[in-house]
Amino acid sequence: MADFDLVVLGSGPGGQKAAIAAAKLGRRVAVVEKRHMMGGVCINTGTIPSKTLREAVLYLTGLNQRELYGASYRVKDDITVTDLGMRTQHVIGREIQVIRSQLSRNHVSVLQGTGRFLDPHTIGITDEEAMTEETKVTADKIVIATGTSPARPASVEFDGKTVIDSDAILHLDRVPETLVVVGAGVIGIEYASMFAALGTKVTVVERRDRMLEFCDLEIVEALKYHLRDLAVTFRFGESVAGVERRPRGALTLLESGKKIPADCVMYSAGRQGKTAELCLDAAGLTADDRGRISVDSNYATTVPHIYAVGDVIGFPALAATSMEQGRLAAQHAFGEPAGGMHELSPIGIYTIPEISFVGKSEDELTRDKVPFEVGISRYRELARGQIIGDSYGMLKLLVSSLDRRLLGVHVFGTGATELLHIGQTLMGCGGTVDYLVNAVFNYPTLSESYKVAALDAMNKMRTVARLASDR
Ligand SMILES: Cc1cc2nc3c(=O)[nH]c(=O)nc-3n(C[C@H](O)[C@H](O)[C@H](O)COP(=O)(O)OP(=O)(O)OC[C@H]3O[C@@H](n4cnc5c(N)ncnc54)[C@H](O)[C@@H]3O)c2cc1C
Ligand SMILES: NC(=O)c1ccc[n+]([C@@H]2O[C@H](COP(=O)([O-])OP(=O)(O)OC[C@H]3O[C@@H](n4cnc5c(N)ncnc54)[C@H](O)[C@@H]3O)[C@@H](O)[C@H]2O)c1
Repeated sequence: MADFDLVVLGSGPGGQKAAIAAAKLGRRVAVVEKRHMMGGVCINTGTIPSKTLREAVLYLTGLNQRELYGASYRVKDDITVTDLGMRTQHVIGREIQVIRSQLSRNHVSVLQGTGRFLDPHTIGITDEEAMTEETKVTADKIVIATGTSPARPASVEFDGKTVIDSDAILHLDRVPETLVVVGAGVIGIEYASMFAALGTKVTVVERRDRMLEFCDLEIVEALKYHLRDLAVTFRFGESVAGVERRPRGALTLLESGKKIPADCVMYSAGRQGKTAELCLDAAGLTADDRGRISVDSNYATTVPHIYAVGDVIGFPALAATSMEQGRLAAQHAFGEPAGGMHELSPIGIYTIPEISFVGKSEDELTRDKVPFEVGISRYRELARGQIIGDSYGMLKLLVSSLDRRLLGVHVFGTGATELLHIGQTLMGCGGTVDYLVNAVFNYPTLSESYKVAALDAMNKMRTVARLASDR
């Protein structure tokens, strides 16, 4: 008999949920993780620290209150990295406790160290910090949930201070006056907006012609306007050729010949799957050149008892989807029926202001020749918008002109990532815009924006219907 029914490599969102799902099915489960990384990238270097930092920035700068109390409003004048780090460390500590407690009350063993395959059913574990010999465990099923780390171009010398990646940005010794962000993916833009809010002069360099190309264009334009207002400079269609470290900062050299001086340069130009240490060949597996493992629709690899979930399998690489992949993989591994991943996956981008959407964009519907009507609600016309001082927020509904179902919801502004779930639920239940037209919402709320946008869409559809019926 194997030591465990399931061994999970990695304790990030995917690994945790795989472990707990299997434990709930009465299986003997172990999770392998390095001592200092319980909770994964999500808790230690990624989602949670970045979202907590954002909250600290919003609170201390008083940015969201300035519309009401004036442009000079601040909670604290000189915001230091200690002010920012305190909140982040507090939340990380609490979250690690929550995860440890959940694993322990579900009788999941935590094996400290780095795991690697010795054969398809045996994992070797080395605890570098305890400097003990490699131990071995066997398992019937294995889930790889080892995530990613920031991709570092070989030509760039990272020093953790002047030239950094998104892990090191959490450990800066001061808030830089100037910052270059290389790569306008989600990580780059979220940090660009946080530092801009702190007063740092940020330049974003992005190889592509636009940013966040999977988002609604109108909303990305609104975000760019806001970031430019916070002194962010965008260099789209430009690539970084190299970075020169100097005693008082760094020069970022662009392929076009431009040189951008800054106190600090942060690379957020993609991530690399953490598979190099896994000795995948011992299990009969391979990874692609970005360290990613391919899986089928049940998250099984080409070796049927080995599954892979989370960032290590690539797109969409979100904490939210990783958790669900972990749960589904464990259900499948132990023959428990489970639906597939729901097709309606929301996206939340925690820029300042935040963005969230679900379903189709206007561009996608137009490309696919699906007729739709747009209903818009602007926060400045909602009483709650006035009360909280958000004059820029908006909610946009895309409604099918054929059967009035919701096809997409796009939100920009305060609470976007929370508000979105009302639309997601309605879409998931196949609801139409009529539900929102007829529903009564609490007043004054931002949720009321659904009713306002629904009425807008309905009015437009009625105008089309009236004109069409004119003889
Ligand atoms: C800056 C940043 C901000 C983000 N913000 C968001 C957000 O707002 N919302 C969102 O949904 N997602 C966000 N993400 C993405 C999210 O963090 C990831 O999608 C999620 O953490 C992936 O989960 P995972 O299960 O793949 O494991 P990860 O969280 O990547 O953790 C993998 C774990 O595996 C461990 N490991 C690696 N190799 C081994 C080995 N050989 N043996 C044992 N253990 C090993 C690692 O130590 C690590 O702890 C963000 C990411 C970053 C970097
Ligand atoms: N709120 C969220 O859900 C959230 C937040 C942060 C991260 N994430 C996840 O983390 C993952 C990684 O994010 P990311 O932003 O690092 O990667 P990414 O791959 O999304 O973006 C990297 C960007 O860098 C650009 N780039 C690469 N090399 C360049 C160069 N030399 N010069 C200029 N531009 C260059 C690329 O064109 C690309 O747009 C994403 O898949 C995302 O889903 C999610």
